Amino acid sequence: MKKDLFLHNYNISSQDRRTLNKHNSFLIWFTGLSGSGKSTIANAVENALFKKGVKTYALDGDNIRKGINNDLTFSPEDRTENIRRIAEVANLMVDAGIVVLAAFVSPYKKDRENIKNIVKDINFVEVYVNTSIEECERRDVKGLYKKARAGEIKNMTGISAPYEAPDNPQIEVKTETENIDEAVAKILKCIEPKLKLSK
Ligand SMILES: Nc1ncnc2c1ncn2[C@@H]1O[C@H](COP(=O)(O)OS(=O)(=O)O)[C@@H](OP(=O)(O)O)[C@H]1O
Ligand SMILES: Nc1ncnc2c1ncn2[C@@H]1O[C@H](COP(=O)(O)OP(=O)(O)O)[C@@H](O)[C@H]1O
Repeated sequence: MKKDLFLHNYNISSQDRRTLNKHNSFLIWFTGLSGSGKSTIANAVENALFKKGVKTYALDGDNIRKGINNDLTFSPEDRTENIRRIAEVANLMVDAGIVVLAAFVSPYKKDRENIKNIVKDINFVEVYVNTSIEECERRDVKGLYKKARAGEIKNMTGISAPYEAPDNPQIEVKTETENIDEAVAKILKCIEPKLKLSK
């Protein structure tokens, strides 16, 4: 559909806001099964960045689905729309000069590819939180796997809906062999150079 849209040019650029904040802005995207450790690790990374004076914001599955995306289910189509909207929101925040941490199951490769189109490759860091379905089910933080096994939840990722693991993530964390501190250190090491403003 053709729309009559006219973008107004504002004087303050994304680069101006980054300069004011004294750091670059980008999106750190955590993908993995429910219970894999996305929120725990994103939270710990945000704490570490906040202590360094970095302006951050965390977007998380349950919060977003209670608000802006409360009309969406877990069907494949709705998951695609969920990720698209989150990527658009994250893109605005990156433009605002913020380091955004997003923790979503995001099980489809094509949807994660689309995030890169929205925020641009250079602003996107993919973190694969790799935890086996057996371990996630053992943790069962929210009791969802038990419900899925009992047939009370449909389309449960890893049980009755697919999870397509990334082929080439910038960062992979294996939570069954790496503890939270090790995961945070690995992520910080990768993103620290990205925080520096380009001259
Ligand atoms: N069917 C099904 N499959 C997966 N997850 C489910 C499901 N039903 C509810 N939940 C809860 O919703 C959280 C995942 O939401 P997301 O927005 O991250 O999902 S997705 O990216 O659109 O696939 C997920 O949060 P996390 O456990 O933090 O991953 C669950 O708490
Ligand atoms: N190395 C680890 N990294 C992250 N979480 C871990 C690790 N080891 C155990 N856990 C536990 O696994 C659970 C992960 O839950 P959560 O962060 O909510 O996952 P998700 O956001 O992917 O659904 C937490 O209870 C956390 O304490």
